[in-house]
Amino acid sequence: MKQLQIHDLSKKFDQKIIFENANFDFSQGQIYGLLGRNGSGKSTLFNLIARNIPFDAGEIQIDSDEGAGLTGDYPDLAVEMVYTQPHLPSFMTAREFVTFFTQINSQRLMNVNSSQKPREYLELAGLSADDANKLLRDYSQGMLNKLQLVVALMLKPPVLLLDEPLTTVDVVAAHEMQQLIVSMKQDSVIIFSTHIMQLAQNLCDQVVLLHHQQLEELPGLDLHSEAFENAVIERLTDEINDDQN
Ligand SMILES: Nc1ncnc2c1ncn2[C@@H]1O[C@H](COP(=O)(O)OP(=O)(O)OP(=O)(O)O)[C@@H](O)[C@H]1O
Repeated sequence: MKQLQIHDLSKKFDQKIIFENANFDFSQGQIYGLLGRNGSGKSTLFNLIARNIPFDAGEIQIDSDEGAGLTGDYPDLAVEMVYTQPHLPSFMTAREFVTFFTQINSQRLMNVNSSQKPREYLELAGLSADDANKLLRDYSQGMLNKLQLVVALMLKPPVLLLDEPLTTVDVVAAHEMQQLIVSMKQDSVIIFSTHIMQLAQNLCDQVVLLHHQQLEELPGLDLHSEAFENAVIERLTDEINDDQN
C-alpha cells in the first residue's frame, strides 16, 4: 500500500510560520482535496513533499510499495508534482515534447506498464494534429496544463501532487482530466489543491484543511452536504479573524 505520512512537520519563512507540528496520513485509493486560504501554505506543502525546499523540523515519509517500507529517504521519482504554471520547454512543439518525454522516461514507463505512444498522449490531452505541431510557447495556459497533467499521470508515481491543475482548462477538458485523475487513484496517493469547493466535492474522497498551521480533516460530515461546506467556510473564516486579533 502506497502511503505518505507527515509527522510533526514545521516550516517557517523568516518569521512567518506555515506549519507547526502538522500531522497527516495519506493513502493510495483516495483523492485528497487540500483546501486553505490564499497564502496558507498549500504550494509550500507540495514543495516540501517534493523536496524542492527543506523543512525545519519533523518528518515526511513515503512508502512507494517497493519493499523499503515507510522512509524519509524516498527517491525523487516517488513524487510527481503538477504545477499551476507548467514548466515545459517553450521551444518544442507538443509532439516533440511528448516524444522527448517518452524517450527520457522509457524505463519508468516500462516499469508501470504504460505503453502509450506519443500520439495517444496528445489525443488524451485533447490536442488536434495542428495543435500538436505548434510550439509550446504559443500554447494557452489551459493547453499547457492539460499536457503537463497527462504526461505526469502516465508515470503513475506513488505520490501525485496536483497544484490547482484544472483552474485554467475548459469545462470539457476539466471533465476529461477529472476522469483521468480518478482512474489513477488506485495506483497513487493523490493530493489535489484547489480553491473551488465544488471541484473538491466532486473529485475528492476526503478534504484536508490547511488551517492554523495544521492539516486537519472534518470527520463525520458528508462531503456533499451543505453542512460540510458551511463547516469549511467557518473554519477558514475563523483563520483570518484570528490573524487580525
Ligand atoms: N520561498 C519563499 N520565501 C518566503 N516566503 C514564501 C516562500 N514561498 C512561499 N512563501 C510564503 O509562504 C506563504 C504560503 O505560500 P504558498 O504559496 O504555499 O500558499 P498557497 O496556500 O499555495 O497560496 P495560494 O492559495 O494563494 O496559491 C505565503 O505567505 C508566501 O508568501
